[in-house]
Amino acid sequence: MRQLVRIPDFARHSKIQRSKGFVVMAAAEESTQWQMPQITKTGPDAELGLGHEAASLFLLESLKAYSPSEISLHASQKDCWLSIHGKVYDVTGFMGEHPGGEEALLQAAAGGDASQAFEEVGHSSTATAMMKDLLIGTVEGYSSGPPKPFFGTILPQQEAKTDSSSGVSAFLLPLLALAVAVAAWYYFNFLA
Ligand code: HEM
Repeated sequence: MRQLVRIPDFARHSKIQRSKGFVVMAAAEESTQWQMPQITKTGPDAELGLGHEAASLFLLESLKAYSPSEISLHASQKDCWLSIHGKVYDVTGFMGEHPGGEEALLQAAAGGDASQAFEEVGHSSTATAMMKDLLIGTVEGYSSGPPKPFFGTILPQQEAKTDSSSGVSAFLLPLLALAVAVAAWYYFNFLA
């Protein structure tokens, strides 16, 4: 069974270095049974054993976060960055090798977020695998998934709850009024 590594523990037991824009991970000699992922290879394509998910999360967190405006400054042939699904890729050295040509990458860089352009081409798993070597950072403030509901929004479950509780009060109120009427009638007829 796979076990997750607690990130702070992993941080304490490992050494992270930056080299040529890549994050190089070096495993410490010290290792406890479940806390330490087995890193069989260092470098951007490090092979991780136990705790793979947490370790790669840590790897991602250790990458620098760039603001979209900072990323947009790197959109030339000599210095080209792409932001795809919240990650930043330095494709400068890859432009000459890109099967889709330099121009496609330059245009994508100039257009801001290149996620849609990248997906529309229908890149293969080979292309996705190549991206790991080009990864240099994350996009600041990027959030995937559906937008969170803002304060005050009534969720469908809450709406349903409100409806059913108002149904109960609609039944109880006349009953209460009837009880008060009976009590008043009894008081005036027998006690007053
Ligand atoms: C880091 C980012 C990227 C990598 C590593 C990459 C890699 C590749 C690779 C390996 C191929 C060959 C086909 C395949 O294996 O899918 C390819 C084709 C192509 N790519 Fe990219 N690509 C990247 C980003 C982009 C972006 C942002 C665009 C923008 C439109 C783009 C446009 C194309 C086009 C037009 C082709 C040719 C498709 C064809 O002729 O069938 N690529 N890319």
